[in-house]
Amino acid sequence: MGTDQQEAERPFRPAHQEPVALAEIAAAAGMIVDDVAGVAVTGVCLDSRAVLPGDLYVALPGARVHGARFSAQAAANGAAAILTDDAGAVLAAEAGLPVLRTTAVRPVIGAVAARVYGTRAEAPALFGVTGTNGKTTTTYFLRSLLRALGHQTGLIGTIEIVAGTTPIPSVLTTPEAPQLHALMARMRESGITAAAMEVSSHSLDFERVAGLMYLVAGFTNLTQDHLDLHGTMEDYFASKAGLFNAATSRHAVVTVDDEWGARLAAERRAAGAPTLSLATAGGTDADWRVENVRPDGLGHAFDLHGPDGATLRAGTGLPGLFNVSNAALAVVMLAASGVEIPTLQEALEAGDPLTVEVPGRMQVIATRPAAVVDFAHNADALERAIDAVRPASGDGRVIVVFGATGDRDATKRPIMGAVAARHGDVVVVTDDDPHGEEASGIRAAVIAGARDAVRAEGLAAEVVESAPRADAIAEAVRLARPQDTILIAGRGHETVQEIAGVDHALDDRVELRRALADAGYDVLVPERIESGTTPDQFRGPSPEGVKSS
Ligand SMILES: CC(=O)N[C@H]1[C@@H](OP(=O)(O)OP(=O)(O)OC[C@H]2O[C@@H](n3ccc(=O)[nH]c3=O)[C@H](O)[C@@H]2O)O[C@H](CO)[C@@H](O)[C@@H]1O[C@H](C)C(=O)N[C@@H](C)C(=O)N[C@H](CCC(=O)O)C(=O)O
Ligand SMILES: Nc1ncnc2c1ncn2[C@@H]1O[C@H](COP(=O)(O)OP(=O)(O)OP(=O)(O)O)[C@@H](O)[C@H]1O
Repeated sequence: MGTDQQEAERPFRPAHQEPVALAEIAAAAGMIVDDVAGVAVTGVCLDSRAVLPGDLYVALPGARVHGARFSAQAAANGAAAILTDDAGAVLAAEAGLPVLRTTAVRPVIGAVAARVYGTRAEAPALFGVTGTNGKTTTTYFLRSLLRALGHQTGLIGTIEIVAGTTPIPSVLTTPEAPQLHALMARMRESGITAAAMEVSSHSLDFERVAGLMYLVAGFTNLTQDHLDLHGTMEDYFASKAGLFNAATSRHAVVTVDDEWGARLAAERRAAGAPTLSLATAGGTDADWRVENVRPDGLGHAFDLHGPDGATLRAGTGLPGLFNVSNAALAVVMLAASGVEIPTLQEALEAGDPLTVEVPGRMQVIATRPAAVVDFAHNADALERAIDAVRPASGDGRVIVVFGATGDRDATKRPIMGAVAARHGDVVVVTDDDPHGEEASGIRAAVIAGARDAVRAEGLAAEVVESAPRADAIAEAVRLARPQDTILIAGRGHETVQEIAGVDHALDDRVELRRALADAGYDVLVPERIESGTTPDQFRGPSPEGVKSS
């Protein structure tokens, strides 16, 4: 019987794996080793707790601790050998396993994992999406389009990983290199021919995607986020640009609605790499342009005009003009991969592939009052999300509930407060994931930004503080009139809230449904089961007041 971490690691692994000689691995990653004759490995793992028998345990010098300190545990779990740096080799000695040594561990993990899992063959075809906002949504659009084109598909991202029949819940947006390469092997084994994948800036900085080759890389946009890790927008841009090296992606589609996209497209072109630019917000100087955007149901229909007179008609039922941008990016990425335009048009017309449920992204919970859960958790996304749900006519107000994350980029807190006050009518400031920080201090910074904007700009928004989050959601429902819209922003699909190191069950969709039902409003019953509950449980304590639709 393995440990919980070992059980969690299994879904990432291929079912069949030939042993690979340690000497070959060392050669593939340019490492010199003394005596590893006869030693072979069948997997790669960088968490001692998740090591499976036969693995190469990669002992990384971490931000908190050197992984080599856990060598004995890796050995106890059946590791066949250890890969580490000079400092790690000293610590690993007590485990009595063969050691591969290198000066810097992260840069070689991709090549090592690719060698072990045999993932150089570029199967499945990989579509990688990066940018501040829109990665998850664009990958769901891509997956749906790929299916419409007849592919068996895989998915890797913030919400879930699908590499076979059973989805694996995600821990990271982009897993570490050993898991990524194991997933590629597993996908290949399962007959998956194409996969859509989110590529976070963290993963590019930490070289998690090393050793993969993307058929097409896509860029959504770049706005302020994650400056706690990247320091400046310039550094943040440099991280994202890592996906667009000729050595990482064969083709690229770059949305050039912001200055960063325009710069990225120009730099990639200057390097001589195949690049298509995409303008989705009125720009005319791009290879592909979105034109004639028109409301269609909750979403929009639009046309795409490309090189040599190519034209495509498309549409998405997801609210928000930003979803037109995401949908257009997915379509043009398929065109860049070599799909013929008539074939693409046929797929776009078969079963509305760009109208897919993306958990926690513009997810409609009720219609009167309109109630929407969205993942917007930075200023740009929050502004767009509020505007996307604002009723086109009438006196309906937007009541927005959100907070800011603790232990992360603190500079965005007042900015998010100001944006909410500018675009919303009632701003309910609450908690997101406070992590290790005092929650009231985070709320105070958001509220200060909102109130400063109200004062300085003469705004009419009402700013309210309410915590914990479930109470804030109930407060928004209490304040809402039937013609209003409630937007619960920031946590989307998430089902736990971390406060001072303790995870508390919390799902905005469940809380919102419950509060609406308690107030006697109708709610929509989800297609997907959230938080391990059943549709009946979603109806909250007053099921008689609820009807499904
Ligand atoms: C900031 C960051 O990315 N940190 C990553 C880093 O952690 P670290 O350097 O602190 O690791 P550490 O705790 O010092 O441990 C050192 C090593 O010992 C190992 N270890 C540790 C304990 C033990 O018992 N056994 C063991 O083997 C660890 O696996 C690690 O390899 O190395 C770890 C494993 O290699 C990663 O899991 C960890 O990601 C953490 C979990 C994380 O939260 N990362 C986030 C910030 C992230 O990557 N997010 C992006 C998306 C961001 C977004 O767009 O919103 C993502 O792609 O998910
Ligand atoms: N193209 C876009 N431009 C701006 N905002 C967007 C765009 N697409 C989605 N959003 C907003 O950003 C939120 C997150 O969307 P999504 O999950 O698709 O992006 P993401 O890049 O995967 O985000 P994260 O990396 O934070 O998980 C959505 O809930 C929506 O509010």
